[in-house]
Amino acid sequence: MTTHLNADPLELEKFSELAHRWWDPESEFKPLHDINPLRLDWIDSCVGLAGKRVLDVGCGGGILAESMAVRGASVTGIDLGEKALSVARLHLLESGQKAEYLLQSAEDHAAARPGQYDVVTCMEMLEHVPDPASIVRACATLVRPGGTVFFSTLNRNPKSWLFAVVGAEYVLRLLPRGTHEYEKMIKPSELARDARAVGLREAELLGMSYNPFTKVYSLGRDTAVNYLMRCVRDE
Ligand SMILES: C[S@@+](CC[C@H](N)C(=O)[O-])C[C@H]1O[C@@H](n2cnc3c(N)ncnc32)[C@H](O)[C@@H]1O
Repeated sequence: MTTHLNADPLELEKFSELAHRWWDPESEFKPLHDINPLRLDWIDSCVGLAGKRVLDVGCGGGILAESMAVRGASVTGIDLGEKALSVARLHLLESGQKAEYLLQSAEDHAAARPGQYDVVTCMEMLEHVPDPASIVRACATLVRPGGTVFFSTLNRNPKSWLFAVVGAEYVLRLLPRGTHEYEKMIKPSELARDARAVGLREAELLGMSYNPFTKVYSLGRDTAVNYLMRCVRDE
């Protein structure tokens, strides 16, 4: 067990309070529902999910985890939010899908199951933890040599603050106020550096943009606000 838990209780509380609405596509989790098909198709096209052992770190209510199970992956999801995990487990009853959901930190899971996954996903989570580099290290430990780790998070610059905080939380009200804090946002160069330090090579960097007029998300080259990074673990 880790002696010092790499988690911010206030961050966990934010998601816990809303957990019962996790699967409501019109709730505070609408952005996660809207982006899920995009990230799922991208991940699937990169690794071919069917038959893969996949870990979703910070899985919350299981939107991505369950969708990867639908694609034929054998999925484990971990999170430190008990309520979100209960919601994720309940949703399996409704959908008839199979996934394993555990209340465990990434660091403890890495000690328990090193190298046991073909694919690790860690989406929209690093910007909510005190020590993201420690999560990146745990992901590197959990994936097998040659396996793939996917991260997504929020860039840190004036544009991302304007779009992700002012725009999304105050103007468009896509997210509750206080969802994101500027200091916790992570530049792609910082994530790539943390990844390299633990044997993960950056293989692809993609941007994700939201068009407020069409209300449509798309993947592309603009990494200024939201971005996704694919990393491959050294053999
Ligand atoms: C924005 S949600 C993203 C959920 C999911 N990854 C997705 O993209 O659909 C952030 C999640 O990170 C979890 N989280 C925050 N801090 C964490 C920590 N230190 N360890 C594990 N999970 C954490 C929260 O409980 C919440 O479920």
